[in-house]
Amino acid sequence: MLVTGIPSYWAELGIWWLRSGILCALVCLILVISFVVYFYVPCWGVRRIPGPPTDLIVGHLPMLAKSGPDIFRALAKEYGPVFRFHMGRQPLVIVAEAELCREVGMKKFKDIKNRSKPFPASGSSLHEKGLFLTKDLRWSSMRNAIIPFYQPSHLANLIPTVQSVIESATSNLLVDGEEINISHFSLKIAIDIIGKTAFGVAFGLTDHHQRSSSDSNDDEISGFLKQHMYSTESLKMDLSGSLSTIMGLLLPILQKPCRYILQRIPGTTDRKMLLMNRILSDRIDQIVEKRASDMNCEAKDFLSALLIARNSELGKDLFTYDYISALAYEHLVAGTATTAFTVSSIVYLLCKHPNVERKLIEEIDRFGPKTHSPSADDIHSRFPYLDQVVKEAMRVYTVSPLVARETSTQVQIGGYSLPKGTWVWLALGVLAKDSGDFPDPDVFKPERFDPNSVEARKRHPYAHIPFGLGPRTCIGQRFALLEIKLAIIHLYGHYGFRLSPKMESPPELEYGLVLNFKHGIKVQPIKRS
Ligand code: HEM
Repeated sequence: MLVTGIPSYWAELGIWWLRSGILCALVCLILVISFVVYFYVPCWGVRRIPGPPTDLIVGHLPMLAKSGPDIFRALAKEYGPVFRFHMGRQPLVIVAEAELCREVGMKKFKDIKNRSKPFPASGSSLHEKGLFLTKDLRWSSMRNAIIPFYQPSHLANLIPTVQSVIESATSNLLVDGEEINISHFSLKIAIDIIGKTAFGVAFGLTDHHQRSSSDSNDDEISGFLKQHMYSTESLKMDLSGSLSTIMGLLLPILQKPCRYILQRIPGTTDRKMLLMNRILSDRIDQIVEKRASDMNCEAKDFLSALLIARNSELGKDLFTYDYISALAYEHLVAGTATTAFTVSSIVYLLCKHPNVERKLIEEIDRFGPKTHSPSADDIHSRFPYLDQVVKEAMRVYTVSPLVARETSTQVQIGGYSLPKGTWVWLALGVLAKDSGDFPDPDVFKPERFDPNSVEARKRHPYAHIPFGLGPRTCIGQRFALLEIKLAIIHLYGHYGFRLSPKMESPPELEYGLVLNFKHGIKVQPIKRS
């Protein structure tokens, strides 16, 4: 028995090993197949669209991290006006031609009216309940209700407020010959303008006297703004954000649990973001509550307009306090870094092109004495060259190089059938550098926007769309242009600017929610006599 028992023991052990091995191999196979299916399912519907070879898991993110948004220009050249780009696991269909952008943004708007949610913003109510990310009926009802606030008649009333912030910043923060980072300077102006026009609050960043009076309000405000800056800067699009954001790009299924765990671990970026967002939300809620309790119907700021709209039958359901807070906060996110970047890019380009600066200053001087502030009509009719300079600067440095949209049903674009839920992103930055519409696209030449020039007349009407297009276009466009033009008129009425020797050339760019100069633009203001 003993003699025959040994081989049967080994045989049984062998069978057990074999079975376990097969089971392990099967589990591994299932895991590998699920993994591959999980990664390839989103790509399946758009597999026919051309694009560069994709790295598993990270997709094309390393390209974006290395080259910034310029990579889309190179890819459009290689793969054509509709191509695939993988943000980690998520494929984007990039549309990089004016006529096709018109198709997405206007002709087929009803099928592509929502935005895909960028991973960094997901999970934050403050970011999700603004106009930018709300969807369908809620979006259109909110947009219709607040659009009157951005009409020319209302904006004209805001000019004195905007002008006073710009004047205060120029007289308090600029010193003849003393180097200044104009990016920080214009961000302070933009934040103070939004403070007054959106919240009815004086942040006081451009007002020396108020800041040196060191009342407790001062610390409150700077704390609030620090949190705002932190919250915005943490929203990175490449691989440099928080761990849960990176997870959202690579393995979205694990983003929520990963964020839940990381938010409980001291020292992690996710925890810091959670705490900052919580404090920020509380502060904004306090501002909203305070304004609601001492409502002044005469006030012209955006927050008052929302609180008044809340009194209507429709407004009660639409503008609950969480949405009001998000909409007001959205102004700080959407309306500060964008305008500040544009003002500093204009100053930079004028430093590089003294002949353009001279021509612009001549136009400003022709308007009248420095103390004479332009009205909305003056800005429209008396500064045609300024208009060209602003447009050209926004073309050279497109602050939002990509605009996010998402299909809500199957739709045909550029000969490709895109299934429901496809992320379609418009590459405004690529359009702006198309040599067909803008010959010598890398040259700064404001005259190309002279409406009588051959170049302007030949151009596609949607080639230059830095504010997007169609019913979902930037709601703050008129306000932004008003602010940028008033700032440039006032600055160049009083100063000329020279680049600091410390300024790198070309300026380094970074890409967060919008484009930014990594180290800012350092200049010396020279007082004009
Ligand atoms: C230079 C300044 C600015 C630029 C270049 C800019 C650019 C843009 C772009 C490209 C979009 C997406 C449009 C689309 O999908 O077609 C957008 C949307 C938006 N912008 Fe601006 N923006 C600027 C300033 C502002 C300001 C000052 C505000 C607010 C006061 C603002 C508020 C918004 C909002 C709320 C949206 C979302 C609109 C919606 O989804 O209905 N922006 N902006």
